Amino acid sequence: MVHYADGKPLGDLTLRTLAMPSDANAAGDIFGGWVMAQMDLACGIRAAERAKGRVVTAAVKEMSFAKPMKIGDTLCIYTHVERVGRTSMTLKVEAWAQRYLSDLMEKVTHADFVMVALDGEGKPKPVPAES
Ligand SMILES: CC(=O)SCCNC(=O)CCNC(=O)[C@H](O)C(C)(C)COP(=O)(O)OP(=O)(O)OC[C@H]1O[C@@H](n2cnc3c(N)ncnc32)[C@H](O)[C@@H]1OP(=O)(O)O
Repeated sequence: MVHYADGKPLGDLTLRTLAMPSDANAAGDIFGGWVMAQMDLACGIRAAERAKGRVVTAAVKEMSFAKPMKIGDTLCIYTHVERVGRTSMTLKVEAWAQRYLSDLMEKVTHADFVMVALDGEGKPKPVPAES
């Protein structure tokens, strides 16, 4: 049973992975770019499911790094589809760290991602109605 230090995560758990030494700087802090890449992957999964097809990242907005992520922490990415436009989807994304060998979960990063549904030629296409 995990203990959430910063309220409860928003959305669904979409991706979990382990922060390894190769993802860190010399001080043992995980690179922000690595966390962003995992958030992008999670958005790709969630948005493709919603769009029932290929998607691309159009924009990343208001990303804040609140707490450091350390080697050995488990990164847990939660996504929530906040808005569906014509061809775009806006996702609220939260990155939480389950601290190394503990049940403590802390929110480390959050951002809004805009994902766009694409057709086979890479052009924006309408997001289908939710089934
Ligand atoms: C550079 C890189 O490699 S980044 C890595 C991954 N990302 C990419 O490669 C994306 C590169 N960009 C693109 O392919 C294009 O700009 C696209 C597909 C995102 C958008 O194509 P456009 O021809 O500009 O399409 P269009 O103007 O119709 O916009 C499509 C939708 O995206 C939204 N959108 C596009 N850019 C943004 C933005 N910067 N912020 C918010 N929404 C945006 C539009 O509002 C529109 O939404 P809607 O249909 O729900 O109203």
